[in-house]
Amino acid sequence: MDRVPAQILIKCTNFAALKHSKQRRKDREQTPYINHPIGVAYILTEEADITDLDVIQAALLHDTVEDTNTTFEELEETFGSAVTNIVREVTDDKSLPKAERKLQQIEHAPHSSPKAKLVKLADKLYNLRDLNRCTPNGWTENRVQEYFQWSANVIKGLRGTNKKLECELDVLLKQRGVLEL
Ligand SMILES: Nc1nc2c(ncn2[C@@H]2O[C@H](COP(=O)(O)OP(=O)(O)O)[C@@H](OP(=O)(O)OP(=O)(O)O)[C@H]2O)c(=O)[nH]1
Repeated sequence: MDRVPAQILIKCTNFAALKHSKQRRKDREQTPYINHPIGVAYILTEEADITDLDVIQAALLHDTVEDTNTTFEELEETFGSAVTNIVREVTDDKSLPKAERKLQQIEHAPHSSPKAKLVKLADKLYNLRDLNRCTPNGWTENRVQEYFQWSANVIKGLRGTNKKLECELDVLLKQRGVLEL
C-alpha cells in the first residue's frame, strides 16, 4: 500500500530523533540537537512554501550521516536513493581538516542540485538566526563574524534557487555588514 506524506515524514522525524537523541546544540541552554533538522524542514515548508517530499525528508535527515553513526547505505535502505542523494550532497566529509571542509562547501555549492541547494539555504538560515539568538559556548564575537562571512561565500553559490530564503539571508548578512567575496 502506498504510504501517505504524514507517514513518510513521521518516519524521517522519528529516525532523526533517535539518531540525534544524545546530541545537544552548542548554545547555553544545550538545546536538543533534533530542534535543528526539524527547524530546517520547518523553514522550507512554512517560509519557502516547499512541498517536495524528498526535500523535506532530506532536511530532516541532513545531519544524520555527518554527525551520527548513520551510513548512506542505511539511508538508502530506509528512505531510498532520491532522498539519500540529497543528504549526500549536503554532507561534509568529516575526515578532512576543518579548513578544507569549509572550503569544499564554498566550492561545491554552485554545482549542487536545486534540491540540495534548498536544504543548504535553509540550513544556513537556521544557523545564522541561531547565532543572532545566542552565541555558542566558547565562541568569540570574531568567530561569529567569521562564520557569517564564510556563510556568505557559500550562499553566493546557492543563489537563484529560492527568493524568500535568499531575501531572509540577505537581511541577516546586511545587518552584519557582510559582503559576498
Ligand atoms: N549557530 C549555531 N550552530 C550550532 C549550534 N550548535 C551546533 N551548531 C552547529 O555548529 C556548526 C558550525 O560550527 P563550526 O565550528 O563552524 O563547524 P563544525 O562544528 O562543523 O566544526 C554548524 O554545523 P553544520 O550544521 O554542519 O553547518 P555548517 O556550518 O557546516 O553549514 C551548526 O549546525 C548552535 O547553538 N548555534
